[in-house]
Amino acid sequence: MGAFDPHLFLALVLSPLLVRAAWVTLWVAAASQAIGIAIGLGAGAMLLAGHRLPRAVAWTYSWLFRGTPLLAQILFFYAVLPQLDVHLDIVATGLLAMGLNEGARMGEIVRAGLMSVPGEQREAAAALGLHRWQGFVLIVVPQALRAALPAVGNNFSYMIKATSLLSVIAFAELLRTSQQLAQSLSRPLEVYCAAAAWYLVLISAWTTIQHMMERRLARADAGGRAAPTARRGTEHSQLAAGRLLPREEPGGPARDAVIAARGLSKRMGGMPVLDGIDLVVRRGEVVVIVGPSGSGKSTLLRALNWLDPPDSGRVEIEGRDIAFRSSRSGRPVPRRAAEIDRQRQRIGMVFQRFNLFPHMTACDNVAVGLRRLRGTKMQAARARALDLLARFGLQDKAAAFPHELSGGQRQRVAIARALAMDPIALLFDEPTSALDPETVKEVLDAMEDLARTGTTMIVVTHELGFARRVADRIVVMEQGRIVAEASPRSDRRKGDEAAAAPGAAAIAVGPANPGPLPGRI
Ligand SMILES: Nc1ncnc2c1ncn2[C@@H]1O[C@H](COP(=O)(O)OP(=O)(O)OP(=O)(O)O)[C@@H](O)[C@H]1O
Repeated sequence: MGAFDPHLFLALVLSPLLVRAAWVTLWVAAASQAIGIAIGLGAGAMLLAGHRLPRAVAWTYSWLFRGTPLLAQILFFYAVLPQLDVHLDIVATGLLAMGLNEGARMGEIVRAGLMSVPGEQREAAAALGLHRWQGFVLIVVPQALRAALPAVGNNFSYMIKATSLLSVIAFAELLRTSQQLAQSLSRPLEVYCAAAAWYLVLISAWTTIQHMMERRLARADAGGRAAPTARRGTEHSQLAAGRLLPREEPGGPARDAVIAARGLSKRMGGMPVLDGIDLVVRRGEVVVIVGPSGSGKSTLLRALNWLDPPDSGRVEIEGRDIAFRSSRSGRPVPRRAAEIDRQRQRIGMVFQRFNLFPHMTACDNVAVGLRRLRGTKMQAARARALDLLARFGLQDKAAAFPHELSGGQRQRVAIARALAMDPIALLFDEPTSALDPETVKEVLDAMEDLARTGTTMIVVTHELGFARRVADRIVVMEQGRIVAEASPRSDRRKGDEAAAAPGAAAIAVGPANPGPLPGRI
C-alpha cells in the first residue's frame, strides 16, 4: 500500500470525478435544505396555529421524522415505496427523504423564529391595513428567518455531511464516489482524504458565507436601545379635580364624524376594561384621552380601528361600520377580514414603542403600505416616503435602519409611516412614553404641527401640557368609562379657521380655560 502520496491526493482532489461528486453533494444539500425550509415554514406556522388539528398534524410529522434515523428514512423511501407502487428514481428518493427530514427540524427552528417576533410587529402590520398573510410574509417571516439564520446555517452544514448517507442507495455523491474510487485504485487513504478535503472546503465556504450573512443582517438587527420606562407624575385624581366638566351625553349620529364609537364594551381577565364607551371624533378635531394607568385608554384606541375588537358595540369610520354590514333583513353580519383591513387602512396608528419594522430602512418602513396595499410603483412610493421623512426633518435618515435612529427619530418615522396612506385620522398610543425626556419635545412638536394642519387625531398621552395646547377635547377615562370631558379653547391654536369649522361649536362645551392642569400624569 505504501505511505501517503501527496501527489496522488492532490490529483484526486482535482479529479473531475471528485469535483463532480462534490458539486452533486452541494446541490443535493442545497435542494434538500430549500425543500426543508419550505416545509418547515408551513410546519412551524402550523405548530403555532390556534386550531388543534394543524398543530396535531405538524407535531406528528415532526415527532416521526425527528424521532427516527435519517438513514432509516432514506432506506424506507428507497425500499418500501416501490412496494407501495410508488416508483421514484434515486435523486427523487434522496431529495424526498432529506427534504422531509430537514423540514421536521426546520419546523422547530421556524417555530422558535416566529415566536421571537414580538406581537407588536404583527399589530403594526395590521394597523397599516396589511392583510394577515401580507403581515406574515412581509413582516413576520423575514424577522423570524433572521432570528433563525444561525440555526439554519448550522443545519445546512449538517446537511452537506448528511448527504453521505445517500451512498447507501447508490446515490453518486462524494462518499459513494470515493468508495468506488478507493476500490478501483486500492488507495483508500488518499481517496478518503481527498473526499474529506472536499467536505471541509464545502463546509468552510458555507461557514464563511453564513458569517457574512449574519454580519449583514446584524446591521438591521432590532436590538434597539431599551426604551426608558414611562415617566408617570401626579395622580389622575389631581387632573379632574373640579376642572373638567361632566361628559357630554352621547347624541345621535354626529355631523362630520370621522370616527364614531357607540357602546364599546370589553372584558379581559374577567374584568370590564371598556364599559359602554361612546365617542365621536369630528373632522380636524384633536381628542386627547387621559386617565390613570389601566383605565382602558389603549384598549379603547385599539378598539377604534378594530385591532382589538370589543365584545360589544360598534365603530363607524365616516359613517360606515368598520366590522359589520347589514344583511337584507337588517341584521348585522360580520364583515370579512379583508374588508376590515381595508377600513383600517384609512386610520393611521402610532405606537408607544414605535413598532417600526426592524428589517426595513426608514424609507421602506414608510413606503411599505403604499407599495403593498396601494400597488404604488417603487419609485413613486419611495418619493412619497422621502417627502414625508423630509417633513419631519429626517431626509438624511432614509437609508437608516430603525436601530440606527434615536427614539425621537424612530417615532417620527412611525408618524411618517402612519401618514403615508393618507389616513382620515391618526391614533396615537402614548407616543412619547417610551422616549427620553429630551426627545419628547421633538415628537410633540411634530404632532402639534400635524394638529395645526387640521389632521384629525386621537391621542392617548400623559402629556397634559400638550393636551392643553393642542386638544380640542380632553376625555378622561376611569375604569373603562369616560367620566369627564373638557374643551380647552382650540381657537388659540387654529384661530378663525377652526372656529368656523363644522361642529366646532358643538365641541366647545367646556369653560374657556379648564384651569391649571398638572404637566404630566
Ligand atoms: N391581555 C390582557 N388580559 C387581561 N387583561 C388585560 C389585557 N390587556 C390589558 N388588560 C387589562 O385591561 C386594562 C386596561 O388596559 P389598557 O392598556 O387599555 O390601560 P391604559 O389605560 O392604556 O393603561 P396605561 O396608561 O398604563 O397604558 C388593565 O387593567 C389591564 O390590566
